[in-house]
Amino acid sequence: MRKTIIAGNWKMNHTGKDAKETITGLVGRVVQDVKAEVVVAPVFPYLPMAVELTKGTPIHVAAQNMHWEESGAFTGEVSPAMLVDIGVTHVIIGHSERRTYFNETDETVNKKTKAALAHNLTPIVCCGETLEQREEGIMQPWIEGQIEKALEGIGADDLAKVVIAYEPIWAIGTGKTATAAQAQEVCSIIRKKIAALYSADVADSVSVLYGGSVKGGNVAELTGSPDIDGGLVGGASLKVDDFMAIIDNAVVK
Ligand SMILES: O=C(CO)COP(=O)(O)O
Repeated sequence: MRKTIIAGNWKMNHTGKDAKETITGLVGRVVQDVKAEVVVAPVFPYLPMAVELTKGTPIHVAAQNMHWEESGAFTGEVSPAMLVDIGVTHVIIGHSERRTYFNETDETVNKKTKAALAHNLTPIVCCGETLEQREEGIMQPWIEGQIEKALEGIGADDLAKVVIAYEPIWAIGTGKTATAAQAQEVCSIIRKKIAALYSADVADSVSVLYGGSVKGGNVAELTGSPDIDGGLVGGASLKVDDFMAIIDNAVVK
């Protein structure tokens, strides 16, 4: 059965003191038998601290990005082995902000997803359409194309370890949440695409998250939808109370 996952993407927020306070606050409040898998993704410099503070707790630590190569002349980059070495277990790949501001492409997303799997890191692979694409009526082929290209060459056994996050670009940081019906529609499109590429069983084992203005007040309706298995949370993951409200109200199916 697939997992429900609540992952907090801090983006480029929180310096050391705030990062420490936030993680310590979560550690004090996320109960040992929490039903959802809880993940936090601070910026690179605080990953070791996050790993240290969450040891022995149910909270997992994710990086927000990585390179696909093992090592070498790639100034400013971090490799999968380095993340594993410090105890990171998850990695966000292909967030729309990375695609928009840092020229990530479906091809690099595919390389990073394969590299994450090769290192036993759980890749949280992001996809999503712009408002223009939605209004033009090309949302479905766009999403299906992103999924197909992200997963190209990845075997069925590995796919069960992949997490997909649907984040409509128009709902990120805008306060505009996709309605549960809109989010469910696209998460179902994603699952059907995976079923077509692999099998219904494989598709059923993949967690598909929704991201875009997720809050304590809307997470129950979103995660209550049949194909939405959790949330990738930006702004509301920065404050302990807000993130806890999401963890506590998420529906674990
Ligand atoms: O981009 C997001 C998470 O990766 C969503 O951000 P917000 O929750 O701030 O809309």
